[in-house]
Amino acid sequence: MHWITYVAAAVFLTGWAAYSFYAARRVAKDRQPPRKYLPGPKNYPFIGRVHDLPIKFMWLKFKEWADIYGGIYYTSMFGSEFIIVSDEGIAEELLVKKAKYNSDRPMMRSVTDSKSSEGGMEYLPLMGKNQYWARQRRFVHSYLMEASNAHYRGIMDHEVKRWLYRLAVEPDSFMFSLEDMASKVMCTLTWDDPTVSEYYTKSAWALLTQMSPAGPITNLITPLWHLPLAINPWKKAEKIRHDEQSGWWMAKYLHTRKLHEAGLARPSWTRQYLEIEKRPPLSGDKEASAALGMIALVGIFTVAGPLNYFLVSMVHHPEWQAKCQKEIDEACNGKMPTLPDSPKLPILRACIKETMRWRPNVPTGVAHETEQDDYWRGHFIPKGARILPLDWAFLRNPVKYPDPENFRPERWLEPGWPTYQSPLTVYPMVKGMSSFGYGQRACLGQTLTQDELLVACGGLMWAFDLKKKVDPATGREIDVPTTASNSLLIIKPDPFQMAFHPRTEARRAEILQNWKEADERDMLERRAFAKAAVLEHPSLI
Ligand code: HEM
Repeated sequence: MHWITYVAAAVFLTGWAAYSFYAARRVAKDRQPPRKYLPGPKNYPFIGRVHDLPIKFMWLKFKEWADIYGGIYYTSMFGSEFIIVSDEGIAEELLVKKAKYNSDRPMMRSVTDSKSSEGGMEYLPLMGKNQYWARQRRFVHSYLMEASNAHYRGIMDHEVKRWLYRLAVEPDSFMFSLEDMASKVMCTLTWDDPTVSEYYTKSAWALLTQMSPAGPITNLITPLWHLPLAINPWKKAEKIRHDEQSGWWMAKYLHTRKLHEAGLARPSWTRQYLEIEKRPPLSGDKEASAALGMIALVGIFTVAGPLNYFLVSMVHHPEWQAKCQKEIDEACNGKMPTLPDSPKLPILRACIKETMRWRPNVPTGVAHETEQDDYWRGHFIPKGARILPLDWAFLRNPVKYPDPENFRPERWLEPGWPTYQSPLTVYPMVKGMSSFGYGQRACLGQTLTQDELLVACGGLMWAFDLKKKVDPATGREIDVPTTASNSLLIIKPDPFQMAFHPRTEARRAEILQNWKEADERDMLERRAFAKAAVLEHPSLI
């Protein structure tokens, strides 16, 4: 046969195969029932529901719609599609059972390479479901577990003692010292350097603001992000923020390496990493400095949220304060509680957990992005949609949490409440709460949060009676608001005033003495370590 005949036959067969495939698909499509869509408020072309979705307290509007449209509904904003889930069972179905393709993250437009799709490798919680996320998640998980097994080397006890001392001597700056305590814990664990806590807290808030819908306008009106740099204030500001933060991470990392090489680095996560640098689980210095910096960063504003709200709930509920204090005094023989006391402190644990239920600090939940088209009970869920597990609504489900608007720690302590679990030596525990998210993206800091809250809130109850402050001019108590907060992704109460009365004069003396001893011991330990290093390496002198 002539070669032209072969070519003609091949063209004919390919065309015929393509036509048959197309025709078969059309027939299959025609036979499909029409798509069922999720309920939801009417969405207008392009803008969706931007006009009536407030930036402030967005979770309240989402909950309002949930009460109308049910446990799962659809809405959109400027082309971004949202599936709002307010039923915990549905969240489990979509984010745990279907985690395989519902565990990506949406792009945070105003954060530089938030998903690490361009190889940034910087923000684990924001990363897309890529190779960097997989290895950094394993890395962070193992470091947090080891630190917990080692009881965080006493760092939490040490920093809580410092905090109680600061509350006793300068009570009015309690919101600063509270956050600074959480920051010092993380900076010590990461670099053995509590002195950088204040700077780092600011850096942490800058990132949180940058990634929140209530942050730069470019998070909502995303096309603005693409304006040329010369006339784009948002991009310029983000470049400064990003470069400063990643430069600082690298500087801390390299400084610790220098100390380590000189034998002068005490234990920290960074030293732990440097010890295995020759067979690293990460790709090198850049990734390591960012992954370590990120663990430290996340642990600041997250833990500070429930701590702030614990103050609010206790000021409003002196009866529960008294119960916590009695429990601690009896179980700890008058000493400040530490982690091993936890099984003996169910009332304290119930008050902490109820605080997190009553005033969740990630009320909208953190979005997962879908990686393929899917159906939920016949309703279409498009690829690229953001599934929002609405924690505010989960924790206000009146069937699981009767009397949801009120602070009722007894729901965790008394049989008969739907959430009661025994034994009380173990339950209630905050680990596993819906607030920590779902499936493959579930929070890695649950144990650290639980432990730090126990030591910090236990210390507070041991040390102080928490009260409303009295206005000296009017003699009236100053109100402590229960709902005023910012509207970032992770929230905290707006600044408020309150009073910290040491429970007795003797307790005040003990608070001061505890810190004096801890501070001296810490200085001695640091000096002894440096001395031993010099003896081992005389060249250091
Ligand atoms: C009250 C305290 C905290 C709350 C409420 C909280 C909540 C959350 C939530 C909702 C997520 C997203 C889960 C999801 O997408 O389904 C998350 C992720 C994460 N959290 Fe936490 N968190 C807290 C404390 C911490 C702490 C103390 C650390 C570490 C020191 C931490 C580290 C992380 C990390 C690394 C991720 C990212 C996981 C991933 O994307 O794979 N968290 N957290």
